[in-house]
Amino acid sequence: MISANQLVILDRDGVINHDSDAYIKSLEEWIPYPSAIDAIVQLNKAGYSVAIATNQSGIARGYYDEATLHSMHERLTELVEAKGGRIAHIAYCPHGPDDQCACRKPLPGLLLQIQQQLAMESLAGSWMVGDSLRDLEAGESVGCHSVLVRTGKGEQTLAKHTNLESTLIFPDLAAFTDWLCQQQ
Ligand SMILES: O=P(O)(O)OC[C@@H](O)[C@H]1O[C@@H](OP(=O)(O)O)[C@@H](O)[C@@H](O)[C@@H]1O
Ligand SMILES: [Mg+2]
Ligand SMILES: [Zn+2]
Repeated sequence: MISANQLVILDRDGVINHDSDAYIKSLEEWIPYPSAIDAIVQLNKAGYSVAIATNQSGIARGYYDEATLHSMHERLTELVEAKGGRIAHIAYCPHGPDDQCACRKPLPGLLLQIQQQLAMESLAGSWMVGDSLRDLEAGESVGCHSVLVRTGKGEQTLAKHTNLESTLIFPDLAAFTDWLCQQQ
C-alpha cells in the first residue's frame, strides 16, 4: 500500500505543462515542460507515487471534449513511461464553476478519488504541488503539505496571496523534486 508521505499529487496546467488563459484546448496546445516529465520519473525512481488532480472546466464550457482531454493524458503517460516512470492516477473535474460538483478544486473531490483509487487510508502527509491557491486549498483540506511553483499562474498566485506561510515555494516542479529527493 502507498504510504501518504510517499505520494506527490500534481496539478496539471502550469505545473506539468504550459498553461494559457485561453485554456489548453487541443493536443497541439498541450506542451509539457521537459523538466517536469523528468521530475516525475525522478520522483518515481526515488520511491514516490505520482498522481494528478486537474480542473478541466473547458469541457463544461464546450472548448474541448473528454476524448481530446484523454489524448493529452495518453501523451503525458507515454512520455513518462518512455523514461521508465509511471502516473498512478489522473483525476479530473470536467465541470464548470456553477455546476456545484464535489470535485472542482478547491474542493477535495479529486484528491479523495486519488485516495480511493490508490486504496490509501489517508492523504495526510502527502504532497500537493500547484500553481494556484485552489490547488493548495484542496490539498490542505485533506492534510497535504502545500508546494507552490512559480511556473504557470504561480507568480500571480504569489502576488495575490502573501500569507502562504506554511507553503513551500519553488521555481518549478524540477526544483521541488530535487529538494524532496535530498530530504531522504
Ligand atoms: O491548473 P489545472 O487545475 O490543471 O487546470 C486549469 C485549467 O483547467 C484552466 O482553469 C481555468 O480556470 P477556471 O476553471 O475557468 O476557473 C483557467 O485558469 C485556465 O487558464 C486554465 O487553463
Ligand atoms: Mg494549474
Ligand atoms: Zn467536478
